[in-house]
Amino acid sequence: MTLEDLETRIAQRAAASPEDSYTAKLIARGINKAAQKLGEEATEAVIAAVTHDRAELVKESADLLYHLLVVLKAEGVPLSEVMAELDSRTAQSGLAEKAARKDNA
Ligand SMILES: N=c1c2ncn([C@@H]3O[C@H](COP(=O)(O)OP(=O)(O)OP(=O)(O)O)[C@@H](O)[C@H]3O)c2ncn1[C@@H]1O[C@H](COP(=O)(O)O)[C@@H](O)[C@H]1O
Repeated sequence: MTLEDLETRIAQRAAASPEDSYTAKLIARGINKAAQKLGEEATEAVIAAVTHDRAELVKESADLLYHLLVVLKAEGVPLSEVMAELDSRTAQSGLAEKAARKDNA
């Protein structure tokens, strides 16, 4: 399973009935709820990392990626746009990219 596969699955399930699909239910509840879930999953991944709970970190990371893709779907942002942003950063180091962002702020 790639992130692109999961993005496709989320797009398919978003069109299903909220009674049959967690994805459709989440999207029907609106962007605030979907974004809240994304924040909760991020926090749970952080807790797993700082407590060195490897098994939990794997599970929470899966939840986090799923909820990020649901939020991107809800906001009409294709994963390819995020990947293109990452691609554009490969030409420079992370430190140079951070400095460029500060200059532009
Ligand atoms: N990867 C996931 C995935 N990861 C996490 N989750 C759901 O995210 C929820 C997170 O757990 P929580 O305990 O925080 O949430 P909850 O209390 O059940 O829900 P809330 O009332 O807080 O929203 C769980 O219900 C998980 O089932 C996911 N639900 C779906 N997928 C993928 O999406 C596909 C389509 O799923 P449906 O839309 O349900 O058909 C699935 O086949 C999977 O590939």
